[in-house]
Amino acid sequence: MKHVEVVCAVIRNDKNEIFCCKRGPGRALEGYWEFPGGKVEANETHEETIVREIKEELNTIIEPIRYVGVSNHEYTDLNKPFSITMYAYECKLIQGELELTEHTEKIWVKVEDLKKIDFAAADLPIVGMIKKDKNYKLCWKNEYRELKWD
Ligand SMILES: Nc1nc2c([nH]c(=O)n2[C@H]2C[C@H](O)[C@@H](COP(=O)(O)OP(=O)(O)OP(=O)(O)O)O2)c(=O)[nH]1
Repeated sequence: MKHVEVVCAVIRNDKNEIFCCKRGPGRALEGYWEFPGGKVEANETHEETIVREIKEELNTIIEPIRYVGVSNHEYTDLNKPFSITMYAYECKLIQGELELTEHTEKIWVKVEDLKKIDFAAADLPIVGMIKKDKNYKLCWKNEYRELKWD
């Protein structure tokens, strides 16, 4: 089964709401909600991946500030099954308005309401970690690489 390594951004506003967006047509898991992000490319650090993906997808500059956790999932019931390892980092907005260029919808969701959203299955453990605020580890700049394989 094909395996992908993905990094996603947990972006929080000052009302303790989390930014979520809906996957667009023609893509894997079309119509499901997700945390923005994408696949790690060769020789890229997680920090580089998340900064690049958020610039590409949302025309916005972010800075990863802490590691949230990792989720492993096998999408066995899709047309093209695959397995995923997805690392989530909480990120701070630096510049930009989170403009959609690939997704069809965006929404800010209160942490306590995240469970009501129809997330891609791999996201559910990350939702649980955000809700419990557990598994968070301080991850300032030079600690990223050491935490990469947690
Ligand atoms: N970005 C993101 N992808 C997720 C999440 N949950 C989840 O299962 N995925 C899956 C969907 C995709 O199969 C894969 C991410 O690939 P992608 O299509 O968003 O990333 P990409 O831009 O690097 O890919 P590509 O289409 O350019 O090849 O991970 C999530 O919360 N965020």
